[in-house]
Amino acid sequence: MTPRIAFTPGEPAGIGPELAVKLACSGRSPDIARAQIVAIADPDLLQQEAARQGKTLQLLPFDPSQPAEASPEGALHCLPVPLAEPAVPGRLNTANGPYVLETLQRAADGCKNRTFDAVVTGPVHKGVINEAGVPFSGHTEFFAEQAGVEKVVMMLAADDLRVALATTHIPLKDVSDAITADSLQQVLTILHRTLQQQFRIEQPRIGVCGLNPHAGEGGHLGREEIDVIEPTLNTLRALGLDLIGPLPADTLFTPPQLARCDAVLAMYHDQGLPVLKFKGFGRAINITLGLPFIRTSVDHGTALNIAGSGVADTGSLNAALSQAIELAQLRTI
Ligand SMILES: NC(=O)C1=CN([C@@H]2O[C@H](COP(=O)(O)OP(=O)(O)OC[C@H]3O[C@@H](n4cnc5c(N)ncnc54)[C@H](O)[C@@H]3O)[C@@H](O)[C@H]2O)C=CC1
Ligand SMILES: NCC(=O)COP(=O)(O)O
Repeated sequence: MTPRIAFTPGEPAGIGPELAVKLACSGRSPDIARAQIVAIADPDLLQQEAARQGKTLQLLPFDPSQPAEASPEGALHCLPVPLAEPAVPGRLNTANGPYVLETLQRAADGCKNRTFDAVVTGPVHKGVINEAGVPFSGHTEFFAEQAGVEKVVMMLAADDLRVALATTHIPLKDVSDAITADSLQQVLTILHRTLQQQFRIEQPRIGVCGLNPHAGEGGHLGREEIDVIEPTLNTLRALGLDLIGPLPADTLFTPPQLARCDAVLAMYHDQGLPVLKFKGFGRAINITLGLPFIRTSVDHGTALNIAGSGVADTGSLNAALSQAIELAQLRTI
C-alpha cells in the first residue's frame, strides 16, 4: 500500500515553504520515499522557494481518482490553493490568513472522505489568522471541530518521552476551571486507548502531573488535586487504567519517574512542552489523539526570524511524516 499523505506547509511567510522544497529535493528516508506526498499549497509559492534554494522542483498534478503513487525524488504532488497576495518571507500578511485555513480545510475534507490516509501539518501562525478575523486557536482544535469530535488530546513525543496535555491553547488563568472530572476522564481515556491501539502498548502506564506546585502540598497550595484530579484518577483506576500521581510536575519530569511511564499527562501547555522540547526539539512530533483520522505535525512554529534564509531544519517534519506513515500502515494491517 502506498500511503497518501496530505502535507500543509502552513504559514506562507514562515519556514513551511522551505521545508516543503527540502522535503522534495533534499533526500528522503525510504519510508517517506515510498509515500505519495500531496502538498496543499500555492504552486507559485513553492516554485519561488525552490528557485531561491537553486533547486528544480516538479509539482505533479494530484488526481484523487487515481491510485496513490509515490512522489519521486525532486517532486511533490500538489493540490493547488492560491495565495491571496504574494508571500514575503518573515512578513506576516493578514490577507493570506484565509489561504492558510483553506489548505487546512482541504486536508480535513480529504481525511474525512478517506482521500488521504493522514495529514501532516507545517506550522501556522495563530495570531495572524485571528487578526484576519477568524477565531483560531490551533490545528488541534480546528481538526477536532472539523471531525465533529468533542474531545481530542495533544501529545508531543521525542524519543521515548511522550507528553500529553490536559488543556491546550487557553489562557493560564482559565486552566483551573477547564480541568474538570469530566474533561480529565475523557483525556485520560483517549490517551490510554491510543497508547494501546496505535502505539501497541498493552497496559500503558501514565504519569499524571498535579496542577499546583508540589501537587498542592496537601491542599495548602491549591485544592485541584484533592477536589478533582485524585478522585478522577481513582475512578479510572477502578476501570483498569494504570495511573501514577498526581505527582508534582518537577518530580514526575525526573528520569527515575519518567522511566516508569509510557506517557506523562501535563495539566497545561507550558507545564509539559518545555520539558519535551528541551529533550528533543528538532526531532519531536506533535500528534492529535482521538480524531477519526491521523494527524501529525512538526514540533516547532513558523520561525519567522529565519524564513527565507535557507537554514530551516527538516528533522521534525521528517519525524512527523514517518510517524504518520507508520500509523497509516498500521491501520491497514
Ligand atoms: N505546529 C504549529 O503550527 C505551531 C505553530 N506555532 C506558531 O509559531 C509562531 C512562532 O512561535 P515561536 O514561539 O517563535 O516558536 P518557533 O518554533 O517558530 O521558533 C523558536 C526558535 O526556534 C527556531 N526554529 C524553529 N523551527 C526551526 C527549524 N525547523 N529549523 C531551525 N530553527 C528553527 C526559530 O528560528 C526560533 O529561533 C507562533 O505564533 C505560534 O502560533 C508554534 C508552535 C507550533
Ligand atoms: N506548541 C505546540 C502547539 O501549540 C501546536 O498546536 P497545534 O497547531 O498543533 O494545535
